[in-house]
Amino acid sequence: MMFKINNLTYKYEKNTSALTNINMDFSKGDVIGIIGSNGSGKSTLFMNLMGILKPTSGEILFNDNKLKYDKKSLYNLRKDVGIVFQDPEKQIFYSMVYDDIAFALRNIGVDEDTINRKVHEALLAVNGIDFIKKPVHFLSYGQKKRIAIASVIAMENKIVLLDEPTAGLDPISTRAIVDIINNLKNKGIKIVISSHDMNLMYEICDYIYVLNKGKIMDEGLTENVFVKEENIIKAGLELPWLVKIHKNMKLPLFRCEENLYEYCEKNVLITNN
Ligand SMILES: Nc1ncnc2c1ncn2[C@@H]1O[C@H](COP(=O)(O)OP(=O)(O)OP(=O)(O)O)[C@@H](O)[C@H]1O
Repeated sequence: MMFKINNLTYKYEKNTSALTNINMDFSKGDVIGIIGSNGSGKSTLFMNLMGILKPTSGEILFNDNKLKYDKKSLYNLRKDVGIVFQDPEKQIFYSMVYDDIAFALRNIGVDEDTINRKVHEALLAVNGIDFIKKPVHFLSYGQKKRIAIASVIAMENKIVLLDEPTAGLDPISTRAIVDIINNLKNKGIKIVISSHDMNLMYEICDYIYVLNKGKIMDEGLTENVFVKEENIIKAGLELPWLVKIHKNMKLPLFRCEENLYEYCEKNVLITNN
């Protein structure tokens, strides 16, 4: 189950490209990160992958087949590929939380008992079981976002695209999203994620594409991409704090907070008082 993008260019208007000559291969990692400043083309890329937008030129291959845009092909694509849009309002169609999550499952003919179980499981996973009987418009932005993520979890897609999944979420909900992403990854689900939170991206992604004004400015394994400070700054982004510590304090490069503490304890940089 894989996307490959060859020379994708997308133009909303005649003379300006939102994406220019993009080449990507999502077999390069389990959790693929797309980073770039506002307007760099991340959402446009996701909409091309979902078949919502059609490339102006170039091609998108899914399982070695060129994406097709008739109803049946898109229906099949969306059984395998789920998306959580940046704006949860774009994603929520039904007035009741339960029906909203159940909708896509009903659409593919899942029986009501199974739907009931999946809706419960998905809401538990996003820490939102209390919302199950609520009308969607009673919920806050962050709560709606969690419902949108629950819908994708319930669908058990093979690839999940997450466009800014933690924007507007409080720290507890953000941690919950990290756990969800790790759970999906452990189930063998491929994640493609965009976020402005470089600490989050550094923690969860294993392969990164850097977008700048619609072009790929750099790509590579997460730790290799994030140590190139000049590139990251040029792309309008900032270094993750663990990379800053590595650069400014001449400490080794740690991939997670715990490793830093272990190192400090071993090297008696932390005293027990
Ligand atoms: N509907 C549209 N019509 C015309 N231009 C658009 C449209 N949507 C986006 N663009 C332009 O395409 C470019 C890429 O936008 P896109 O939304 O993909 O960026 P992004 O990286 O997702 O940004 P953000 O971080 O702000 O979400 C921008 O220059 C934007 O102005």
